[in-house]
Amino acid sequence: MRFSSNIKLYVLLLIVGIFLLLGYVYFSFFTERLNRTTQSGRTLFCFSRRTDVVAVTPWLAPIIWEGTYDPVLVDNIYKPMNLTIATTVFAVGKYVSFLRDFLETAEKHFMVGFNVRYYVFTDRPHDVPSVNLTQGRHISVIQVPGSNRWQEISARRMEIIQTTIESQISRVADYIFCLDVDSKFHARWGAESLGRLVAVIHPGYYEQTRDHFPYERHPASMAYIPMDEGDYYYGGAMIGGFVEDVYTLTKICRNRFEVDAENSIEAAWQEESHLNRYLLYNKPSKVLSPEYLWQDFKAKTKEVKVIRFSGVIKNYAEVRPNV
Ligand SMILES: CC(=O)N[C@H]1[C@@H](OP(=O)(O)OP(=O)(O)OC[C@H]2O[C@@H](n3ccc(=O)[nH]c3=O)[C@H](O)[C@@H]2O)O[C@H](CO)[C@H](O)[C@@H]1O
Ligand SMILES: [Mn+2]
Repeated sequence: MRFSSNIKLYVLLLIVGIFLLLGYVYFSFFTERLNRTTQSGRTLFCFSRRTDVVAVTPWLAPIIWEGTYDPVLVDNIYKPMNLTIATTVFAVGKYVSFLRDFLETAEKHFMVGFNVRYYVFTDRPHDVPSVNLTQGRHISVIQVPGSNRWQEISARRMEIIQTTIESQISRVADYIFCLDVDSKFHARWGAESLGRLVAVIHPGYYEQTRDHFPYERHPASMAYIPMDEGDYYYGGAMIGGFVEDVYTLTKICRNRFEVDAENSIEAAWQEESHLNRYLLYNKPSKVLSPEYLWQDFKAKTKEVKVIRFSGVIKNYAEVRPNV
């Protein structure tokens, strides 16, 4: 009797031991995998692997530079969400000729693996090239009026984006990016760029102090920024974020632009000036480094390890309706 109850006890202990061992093996395997996917080899004392650039704004929004994020981890977070990204691009007048390169390079590098809906606004719908799109990506061509002033074409983008968000984009997309067409993608532009309100630092001014920024300096303009204010000079060639937040931005910038126009004022850099004024008082939640908006005529600097999106060199007199 006593002998067999001892055996039972040993067997029980053995079983418990085996379970503990299996549990230990499983747990260490699992944490090992977790470590690999998060690369949590980083310590709390080294947030960014870059020490040559500032990777956070004074209001604690990340500034996205190569080497400050893990693209695999970012994709693992955002890809399962099945997001749709609206992308607006204007190709009015001769700018239609930039569309093919823009779209073909976007297919290679821009939000690859996500649902992307391009909205092409043009006065020449028949000249929109047919480009092979990968699965989950669509183009809508929307006709807009032409103009004989490039300033008006560029500035009216705010109004047209606002009304198109209202009429269609808000129903289908989670995020939106509004981009200049005279540009090409050269490297990954992925989910690291997603955020509530996203702006890009203009490549011409990221090394300058605020007194050199070409903000609108006339107090009479609705885009006015005093000399002692301003965080960064943001490029007008990219606005992004949640559809709702970009909607508010375009609505307010459009209204302010129209108030200026009624007073016969055109801000120094049209809608870019109004954008900068808006972002001064409505801080972006994420800021993209000039990797996300370069210019082909500009030599690469040592901080810029990867050029992701860059404006092509263009003959202004050739492509614009006025000079
Ligand atoms: C790098 C950057 O930040 N670029 C900005 C800059 O100059 P850019 O010299 O880059 O301006 P731009 O000539 O590319 O015009 C802006 C955009 O408007 C559209 N477009 C313009 C003219 C035309 O005849 N047809 C047409 O479709 C097109 O999508 C173009 O990409 O200053 C502009 C000020 O107004 C805008 O803020 C641009 O975004
Ligand atoms: Mn441009």
